[in-house]
Amino acid sequence: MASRHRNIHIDEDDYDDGDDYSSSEDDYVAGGDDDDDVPVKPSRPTPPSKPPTPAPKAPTPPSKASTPAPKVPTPKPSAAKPASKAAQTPAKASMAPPAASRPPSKPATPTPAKSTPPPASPAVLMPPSPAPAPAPGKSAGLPTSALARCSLVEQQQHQAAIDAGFAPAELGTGRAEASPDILSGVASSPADISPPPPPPPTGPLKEGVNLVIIGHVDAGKSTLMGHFLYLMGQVSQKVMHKYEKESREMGKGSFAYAWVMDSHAEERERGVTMDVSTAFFETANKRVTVLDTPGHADFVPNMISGAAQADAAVLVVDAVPGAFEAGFHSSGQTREHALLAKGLGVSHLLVAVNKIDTVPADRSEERFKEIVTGMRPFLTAQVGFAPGALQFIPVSGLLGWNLKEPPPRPRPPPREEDAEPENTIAWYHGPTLLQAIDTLALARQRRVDLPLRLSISDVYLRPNQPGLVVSGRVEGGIVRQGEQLIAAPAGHPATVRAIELNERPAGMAQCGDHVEVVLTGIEINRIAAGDVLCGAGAPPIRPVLRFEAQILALAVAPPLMRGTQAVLYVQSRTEAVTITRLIHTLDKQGAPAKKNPRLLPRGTTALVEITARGPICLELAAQYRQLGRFVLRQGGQSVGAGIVSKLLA
Ligand SMILES: Nc1nc2c(ncn2[C@@H]2O[C@H](COP(=O)(O)OP(=O)(O)OP(=O)(O)O)[C@@H](O)[C@H]2O)c(=O)[nH]1
Repeated sequence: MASRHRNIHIDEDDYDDGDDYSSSEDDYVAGGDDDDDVPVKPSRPTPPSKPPTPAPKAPTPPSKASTPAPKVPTPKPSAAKPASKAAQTPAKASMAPPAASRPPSKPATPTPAKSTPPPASPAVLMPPSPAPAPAPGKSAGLPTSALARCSLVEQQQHQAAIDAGFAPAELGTGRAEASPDILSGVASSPADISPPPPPPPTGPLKEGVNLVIIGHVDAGKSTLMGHFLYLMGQVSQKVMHKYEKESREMGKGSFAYAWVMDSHAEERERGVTMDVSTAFFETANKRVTVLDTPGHADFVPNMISGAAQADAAVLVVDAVPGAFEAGFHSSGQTREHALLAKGLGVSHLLVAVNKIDTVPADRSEERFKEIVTGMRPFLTAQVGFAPGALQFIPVSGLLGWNLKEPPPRPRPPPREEDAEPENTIAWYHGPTLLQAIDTLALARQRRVDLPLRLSISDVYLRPNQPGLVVSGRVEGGIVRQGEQLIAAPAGHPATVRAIELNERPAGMAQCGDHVEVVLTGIEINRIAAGDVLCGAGAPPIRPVLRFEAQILALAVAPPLMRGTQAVLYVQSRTEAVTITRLIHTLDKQGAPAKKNPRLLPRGTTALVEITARGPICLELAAQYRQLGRFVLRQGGQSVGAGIVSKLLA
């Protein structure tokens, strides 16, 4: 099933509507033990890419109660064929199921119970608690302190930031975690190199889309995507039955589809997504990498890392009366996720109006329209999505309505026990989610002309395979098999042994692709999530300490001002920063307005100078779109989102 990457989590707070500051931009094997007939990605015995996660600070999200659920039909075999690699191979190693197949980069680190208040001490510096025993085929995770594997400079920066009052949870080292075993020599060396994998298949590649699933807690994101993957043949019937049985035994029967995405034991027990999981499917015209993100406010940083890699988003909202309103309230994550996604470069939004099965047939159209009418002005005028880049679809993730196909037309049931849940959306004749994804007109510029930049979201080893694997996104240029690379900012060299594009070997990958690259000649402790790979022969990225950026102020109180300290999130990297100059505000047209303002009230757009505590790999947003987009957070709140306009020093 879905694989994982980093996991960080801190508190969140609310803020209100933003401004159109960016509208110019157009562990194991999660499937469980039985996933032998699931398309499974090679399992990653590797460490989380982030340090142990401290407890969230916010009051805990309660374990979820199920939404009033109608009778859930027993999963039927999908009309679609099982995914190519799915039901065919008993070996996990070459498969790629959604949630189940790879160890999350962090899953083995037991995430503190959401109800537990955070430790006052810098939890990130403490050794993680003992990892739970891994299920067969799952990674046991890492017993080693994250900081122990950081460079001295990183440790100093980290400590300095903590001394300066930053929550440790917000200060990711970006350093991939590695177990002592891994560090003691399993990492790649030229001598380990076995014959390279078979050549990539020929034929034109479909357009790649990185699709992030976002929305308020409990809106049904994981259920929707898990069911979608099942219907797309990416999860076998056998595995689905297993999840149904096990989730029922745990008293969480309504979460069976969510288990496809939520692979970590704690997520399943609590019914709460904590980490980002990735999965893959193909439509007629697209290769889609899905990034399912957590909805709870404590885990917004994880959502940011998923959204930072995405081109398009599915924003899931809950149609249940009262639930939509709670998510769309100023303190809900519906608004915040939409703002952050747009700020991080997501250009297209599909709003899935979920749980529509719970609204009676005679009120469902009215409810759907009410939600569309409530959200559209916010998403266009305030967040900045182009009207043509926005679609609303009524769905039921639980029942599968309008995911791959519309719900069955109403018909009299032959027997009470065979009755299908009533189709309450017979009035809807628009596209299904699948059709909407397949026809996304991203109109992206693939900047293959630029020097290579591949931002790394995860680093891990595969058992019995030479080299280490980095996953991430090509932000610009092209990466080719056999190429010599440099991992910035440290500058360690590496060689591309193999490239995998949506689980298939590929000779190259280009700007916009979400890839897995097998590297040799570099040890795992030399490279980390948040690093950027550049071509050895081309101009490398220049880590900077100071830069100018156009930011949208989101802070409620106190407002942003000179001297405001925050944590900057760019791709999978975090760094402590200070706003060192407020140069001028910008008007609605983006022209300079007030010079040297003293404060930036919420909703203000301004040009500012930012100084980082440590060197950070950034690029101009105009060139490398997502390497120049960032979010600023402070004390668990998103206080700003911005785009880099000038690199200074
Ligand atoms: N009736 C009904 N219930 C649903 C539907 N989709 C999800 N649910 C239920 O809503 C609850 C939460 O679902 P999840 O998929 O875990 O929600 P989520 O948005 O992924 O949660 P987080 O990632 O933790 O924010 C579960 O009990 C689901 O069964 C739906 O379409 N109809």
